[in-house]
Amino acid sequence: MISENTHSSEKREKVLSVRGLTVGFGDKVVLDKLDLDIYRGEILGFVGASGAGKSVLMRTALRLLPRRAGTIEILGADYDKATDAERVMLDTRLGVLFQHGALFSSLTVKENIQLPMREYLDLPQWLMDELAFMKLDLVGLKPDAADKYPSELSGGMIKRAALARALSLDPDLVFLDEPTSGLDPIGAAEFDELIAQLRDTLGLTVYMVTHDLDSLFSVCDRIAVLGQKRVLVEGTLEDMLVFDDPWVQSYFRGKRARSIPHPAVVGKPSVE
Ligand SMILES: Nc1ncnc2c1ncn2[C@@H]1O[C@H](COP(=O)(O)OP(=O)(O)OP(=O)(O)O)[C@@H](O)[C@H]1O
Repeated sequence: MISENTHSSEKREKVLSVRGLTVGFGDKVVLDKLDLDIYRGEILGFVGASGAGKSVLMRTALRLLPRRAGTIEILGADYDKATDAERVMLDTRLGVLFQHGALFSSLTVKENIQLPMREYLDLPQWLMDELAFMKLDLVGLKPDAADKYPSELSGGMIKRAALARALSLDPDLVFLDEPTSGLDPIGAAEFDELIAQLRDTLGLTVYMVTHDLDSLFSVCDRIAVLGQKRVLVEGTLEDMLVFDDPWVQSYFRGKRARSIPHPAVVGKPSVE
């Protein structure tokens, strides 16, 4: 649901703030002086044409890709000015669910969830076990999933296990890269519901790259569109519907969008 307080976002705490971000590979510039803010407790849906650079932005924010210019602030702290110890702390504030789950196939679900704990914390095994079971419960998996290997899980269970791993260190912000891709419509709707529940109960902030209009319409508080190497437009679904750009218009007012009974879209003239 588009939240009512979206327009008062200026007063809210920025969990992630990106300014003037430029990223490229060889001669190709993928992102050019991009600005983006994500506010505490919101679910931001990030869309854009295939190859526009949505994953590149996510990976750069996670420091998995180098940038040519620009600043990235996590919880008000600039990565470039942080000490090594502060950077480690900032890294623990971010969780990520990669597109296909990216669980380690040779590790059980429990071991996958405990990986970040082993890397960043110094906890006894019994406590890591308790925490892993708590995370499983949080994402709606039964305790018996703990000792299963990824190959023994359904697609929906893999997404949930990967989400449990993303939540391993109780992050402030989770990046979800196309979390509902490959799920059937019921599984996708249940996953969306889970994300909204986690936002409500944990106060989680979510950056969700998605092509799934159902997700955008049902759980995202705000939408940002990546185009022309920057954030072309951001705001509510209503803002998207009136934004004068052919890609944005055909995406949000095309046939597929109109098949979803959202009050903002129903009754709008088609662009086709
Ligand atoms: N490591 C890399 N080396 C070279 N080029 C890359 C690298 N990663 C991404 N690119 C290029 O950057 C561009 C943006 O890719 P990205 O994966 O971010 O697109 P996307 O918007 O996430 O697309 P999709 O919706 O299809 O997943 C593409 O042209 C891609 O080929």
